[in-house]
Amino acid sequence: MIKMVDLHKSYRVGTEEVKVLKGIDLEIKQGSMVAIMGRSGSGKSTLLNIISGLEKGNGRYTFKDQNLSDKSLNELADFRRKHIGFVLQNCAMCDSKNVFDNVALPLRYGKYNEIEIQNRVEKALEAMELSGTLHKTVDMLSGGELQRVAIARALIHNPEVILADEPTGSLDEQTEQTILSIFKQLHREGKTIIIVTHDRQVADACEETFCIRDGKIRSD
Ligand SMILES: Nc1ncnc2c1ncn2[C@@H]1O[C@H](COP(=O)(O)OP(=O)(O)OP(=O)(O)O)[C@@H](O)[C@H]1O
Repeated sequence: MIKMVDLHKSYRVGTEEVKVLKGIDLEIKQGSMVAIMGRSGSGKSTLLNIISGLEKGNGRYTFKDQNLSDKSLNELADFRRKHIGFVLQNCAMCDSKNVFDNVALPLRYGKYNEIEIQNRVEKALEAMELSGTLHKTVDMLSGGELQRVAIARALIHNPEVILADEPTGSLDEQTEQTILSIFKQLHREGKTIIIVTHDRQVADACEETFCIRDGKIRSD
């Protein structure tokens, strides 16, 4: 489903070019659940951003035989809205808005009417056992609740692929297990799940682990 061949990514910092990804070869099958590991600064988030189309790399990137390498960032934004759900490290929630509005956000960029939005958001929150939080502002939620809101929001437009950047990073053991079991359930339902993690237990719950070392993928 996702295939990268000899993918490179550099950043310019002042006059210096910093090479982060130095020839990534990666294949992720549809419906699989995989982990991406690597030391801090090794390029995990960068890789996730390229998979989602938030950033562009140099090299070949295909998604279901669609060549994304030549697409503009605008075209990649369309691709992302259609196919990708992103669960971000810091949840990227708007603190002053309530749970409903945060989860509804991706739908407000689409062609959904208010009734459709309401139905979808209520269903998504119910699936995450969050119906009681609908009108709470997100700054009132626990870490685990917040992460489930982030997952509900990532799922709201029914994407095929879920990308999660350190989804259990700041959670206690029991909450981590709850979040992991949600990802496993989504995987059983056929979603492709890609999780960036430092946590061996999270990686062990996945079918395959890819490690980034020296800018390349090493299968674990
Ligand atoms: N927009 C940018 N401009 C310049 N350098 C960047 C940019 N984004 C990332 N980098 C650099 O690229 C390298 C890889 O960053 P990235 O966030 O992908 O690492 P990571 O493996 O996800 O790290 P962590 O585990 O600490 O989150 C780092 O050295 C970072 O400073």
